[in-house]
Amino acid sequence: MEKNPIIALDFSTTVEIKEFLAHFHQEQLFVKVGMELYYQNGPEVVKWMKSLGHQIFLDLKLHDIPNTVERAMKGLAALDIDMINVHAAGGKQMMEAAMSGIIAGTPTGRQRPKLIAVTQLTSTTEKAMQKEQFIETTLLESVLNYAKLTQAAKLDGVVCSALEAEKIKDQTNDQFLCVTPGIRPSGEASGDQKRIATPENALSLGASHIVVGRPITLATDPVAAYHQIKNQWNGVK
Ligand SMILES: O=C(O)c1cc(=O)[nH]c(=O)n1[C@@H]1O[C@H](COP(=O)(O)O)[C@@H](O)[C@H]1O
Repeated sequence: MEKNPIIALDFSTTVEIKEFLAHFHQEQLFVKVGMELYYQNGPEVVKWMKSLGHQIFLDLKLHDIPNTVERAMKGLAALDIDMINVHAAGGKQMMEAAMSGIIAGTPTGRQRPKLIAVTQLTSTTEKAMQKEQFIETTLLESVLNYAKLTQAAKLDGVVCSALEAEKIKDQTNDQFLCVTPGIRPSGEASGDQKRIATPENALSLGASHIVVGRPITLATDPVAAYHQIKNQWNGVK
């Protein structure tokens, strides 16, 4: 089956979203609702997106004390979403609490959303990590450490750069999700992203999902950009 890239809907109004989605007619998509959209529009935007038949990754990157995260997750799990995330830096106990909240909040008969944890943001370089976070390992070691902690907390996988996916799969297991933003088709501006990969790289390195925002949302022809990335991600020549 063909895999859909996850489109990061980094817009702030439903008017912009409507305009963007109209290009795709009735095509079923996997979309990411992030902080910008959710903070302006709340749960209604998620419900609306779901009513259109799209799969949803709710990217709110929760990071707080375990009790707060558990209670927030319980509420969010009542929304019909497919994936949600936390920051692995919140620790194992926080991640376990997030999972408990999700299990408690998922309505009976509905599959719970996948829960994944952000390792090191794809906008972070090794140098910045060492200098600003006082982590004295390589960036890859830090990502692997967070991935193993996430696995120990029994989450479904991590958010990482595609560049780290192969090593993560080696050190966890094949089912462990590696959801990878920082995707840039060759020649595309990287912007604030630092650890980038092309869709083809992500495929060959074993990423399970790719997240793509600006290369699609800012394209002159978003549908053409989406399908080109989708083909590359599915190994279609
Ligand atoms: O959790 C995320 O989705 C995320 C984690 C990360 O490490 N890096 C990252 O870029 N993201 C998100 O992925 C999207 C990438 O967007 P573009 O850089 O425009 O393709 C943005 O919505 C980010 O919030």
